[in-house]
Amino acid sequence: MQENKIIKLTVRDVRFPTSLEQHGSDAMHTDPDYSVAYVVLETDSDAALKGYGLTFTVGRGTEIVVCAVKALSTLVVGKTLKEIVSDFRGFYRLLSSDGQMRWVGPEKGVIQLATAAILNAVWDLWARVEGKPLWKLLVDMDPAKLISCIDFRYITDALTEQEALDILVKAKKGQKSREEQMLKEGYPAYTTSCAWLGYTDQQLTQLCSEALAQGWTKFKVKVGADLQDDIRRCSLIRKLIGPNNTLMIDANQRWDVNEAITWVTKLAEFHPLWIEEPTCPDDVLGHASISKALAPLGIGVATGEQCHNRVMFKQFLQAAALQFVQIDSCRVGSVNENLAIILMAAKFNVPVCPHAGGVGLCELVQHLILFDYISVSASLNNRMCEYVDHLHEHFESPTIIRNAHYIPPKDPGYSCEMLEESVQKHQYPDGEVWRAIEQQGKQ
Ligand SMILES: C[C@H](O)[C@@H](O)[C@@H](O)[C@H](O)C(=O)O
Ligand SMILES: [Mg+2]
Repeated sequence: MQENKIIKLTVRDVRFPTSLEQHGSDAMHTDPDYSVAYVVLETDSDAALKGYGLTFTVGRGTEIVVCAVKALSTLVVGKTLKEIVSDFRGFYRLLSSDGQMRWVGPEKGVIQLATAAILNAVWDLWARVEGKPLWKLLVDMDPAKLISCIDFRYITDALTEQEALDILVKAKKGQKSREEQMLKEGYPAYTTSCAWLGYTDQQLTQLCSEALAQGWTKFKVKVGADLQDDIRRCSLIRKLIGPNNTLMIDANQRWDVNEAITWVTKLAEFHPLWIEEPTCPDDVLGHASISKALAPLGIGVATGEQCHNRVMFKQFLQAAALQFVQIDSCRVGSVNENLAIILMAAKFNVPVCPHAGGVGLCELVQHLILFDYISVSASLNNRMCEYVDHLHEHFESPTIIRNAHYIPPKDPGYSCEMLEESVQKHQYPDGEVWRAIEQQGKQ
């Protein structure tokens, strides 16, 4: 491998005014403007190779993530890709455990989002150098090498390196045929695009009917602000999709623990498969109580989009506090930490159903769930990946959905390179889209 020295890191604040039409709205995030801190790593390679990475935010505050990326950039610029990937665990630690910067974390909040953006760009660069889409780089990688990318600190009481290795080695059986199956059929997806909280019943009906016609069979509805509204909306969507299609509900952390149990019990007649983020994302024992109370109703608990590191996931799994693990490609420490979470989920036999949507999350996480199926879980039982139909047109290699399945990406990299024109137009606050919005506000 060429050395590929990283000689420059740039990071930009890119925002899309999705709140104008209530796309992405939920019981806690009523006006999200889907945004990213967008990182580009430049190298000294002959081919002028670059690595692209991002982390997702919902508008205000993205400038803080940009600042954190700049603070971490000193740890990356000057390193070669070769030295990073020859000791990826060490590099992960360098970033996540810097003796001074860890004080503003550790491994949580803004600094963790910034870590994700940078490491996503490093993984993108690595996959490009190897000429493979990221999922294929992972699937083809020797299990021992994969394990060497993971920081096992704080999780060995739940999963040892040896156990992780055993899981990967065992799943080698049948890998080839699962890869072929994915290339042919794709990975099953569900849609959240029909029922954002701010959408009217009329919009919900129209979007849901269109989705059914396109072959979607699994639907997620936002709940949690008003019980009567939730009953009306869930009843409407259940009627539209019929008894055999799958319904999930998502409260985005709106309730206290007992309130969650009472509220969801009142929605049980609509047979949701799961309630997502019923309460505070840090409340492991609260989620365990909710899981226990709802189990007799056949409703599981799903969480993860704001679960900030592997240690949180470890506790959720140990406490049987979740029945669906929602990994997120931009919340935790990139592929390195998601590998740890995927392997812990396999050990505890809990299905991984990734969180996606936003801007870029579908593009990224599809790689991880393909790896999970082909190289770890070997199962599609109770598993599906979220899909949201917004903003894909801003990417060089947008997701491909066929018959409600993610079709494996073929382009080398991690699919997060954005169109330069889109980045420039949406850069905050100076891009033309934001200047026009500011002008309208002044009129
Ligand atoms: C603010 C965002 O759109 C969230 O509502 C979204 O990530 C959501 O929780 C989801 O599960 O897709
Ligand atoms: Mg959610």
